[in-house]
Amino acid sequence: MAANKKLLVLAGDGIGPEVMGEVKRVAAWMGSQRAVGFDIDEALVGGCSIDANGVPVTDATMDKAMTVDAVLLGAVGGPKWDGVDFSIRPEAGLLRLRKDMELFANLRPALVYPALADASSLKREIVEGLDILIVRELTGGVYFGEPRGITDLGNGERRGINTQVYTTSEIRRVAAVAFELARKRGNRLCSVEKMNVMESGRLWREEVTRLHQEQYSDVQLSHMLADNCAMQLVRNPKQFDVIVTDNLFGDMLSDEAAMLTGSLGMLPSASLGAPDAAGRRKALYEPVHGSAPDIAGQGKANPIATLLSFAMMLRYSFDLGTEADLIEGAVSDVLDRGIRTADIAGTGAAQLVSTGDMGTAILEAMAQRSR
Ligand SMILES: NC(=O)c1ccc[n+]([C@@H]2O[C@H](COP(=O)([O-])OP(=O)(O)OC[C@H]3O[C@@H](n4cnc5c(N)ncnc54)[C@H](O)[C@@H]3O)[C@@H](O)[C@H]2O)c1
Ligand SMILES: CC(C)[C@H](C(=O)O)[C@@H](O)C(=O)O
Ligand SMILES: [Mg+2]
Repeated sequence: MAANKKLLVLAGDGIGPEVMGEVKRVAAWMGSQRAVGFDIDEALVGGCSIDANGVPVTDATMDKAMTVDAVLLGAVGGPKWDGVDFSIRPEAGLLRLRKDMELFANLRPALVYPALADASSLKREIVEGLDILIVRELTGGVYFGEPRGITDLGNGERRGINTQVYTTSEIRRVAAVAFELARKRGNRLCSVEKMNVMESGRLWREEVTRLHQEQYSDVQLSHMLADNCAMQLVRNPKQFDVIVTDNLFGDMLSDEAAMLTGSLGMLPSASLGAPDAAGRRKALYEPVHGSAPDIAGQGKANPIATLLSFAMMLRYSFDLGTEADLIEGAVSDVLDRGIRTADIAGTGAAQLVSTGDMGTAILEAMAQRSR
């Protein structure tokens, strides 16, 4: 039997521990029923780490994240920590993980499950059959650019500064990931920036175009300004296959894409680094949603985004496509039966369930499928 995979679970704040609880059940099931074993270590990130350690992620947790086979994260943040110093806010823990692990490519697939075509706030015909992938640059841009900060101008005014910065290599490495993924899907890539306003957007378009000519001319490449892309995503989202964009535009466009699928509670993500000499990538898997303070502690959270993130881990970090298919298929079965958490209740809900009951229904469907 293969050695157990080493995972670091960082459940975080708010609904993070609730949705991660369902992932732990699925991981245990995989060990007992499919001989895919996991050694799970757990640590704190975000507000809970601030409470316990005074920082949103400790050096010891960072060391663990650097050495495991994959990291799973729930969500960080919440109003309880609104008053902490900006440098140690909960979100800074997640940003440090992404930056120090060099997870530059964030894959955010938005897929409309057939049973949920009516759960979207858009019309069925607009979203039915949708299957797009947003590749978001994750370690650069305005999230990390220098200079940054708030300065006192001394005349009663203050100035807040963030800097949008991209280099050639940062653009090319994430674009290469997107081109490769497009080749495995519909072979179409749309690169999104604002080259009409920003020099960094101009460089982005030039570098993506150059890389296309050099190495990926078989892929159909198009370019779009980010504001237009936001509009096109709700006008006609099925025109897209793979979208590649920067850190901030990717953050916003992926929340928008989530609503095409019915709920933010449906969107998983994989954050990947470059492969090492042995072909292994550092990786962190997390739902696109946050800690949802408005529903935390009530058993209302949809665990599907986090379970699908676990499925992405099986596929991308461990090449366990069959096991990933099993989870994704079970999610589809459960939705077909009309089992819904409140966020995806829509019009087709036959049974409104809690976080835990959704997990149980998915586990049962996995068991049925593997019989
Ligand atoms: N990756 C992360 O850890 C992450 C991502 C986004 C936001 N955040 C943080 O989360 C906190 C809250 O942010 P927000 O309210 O803007 O965004 P959010 O994603 O937490 O919630 C937005 C809305 O979506 C709903 N929602 C989100 N996930 C859901 C789920 N699984 N099931 C059902 N409904 C769900 C919430 O109830 C809320 O109404 C902030 O501190 C923010 O920084 C963290
Ligand atoms: C919590 C926050 C730092 C994060 C981001 O902006 O990247 C979140 O919104 C996301 O989409 O993962
Ligand atoms: Mg976001």
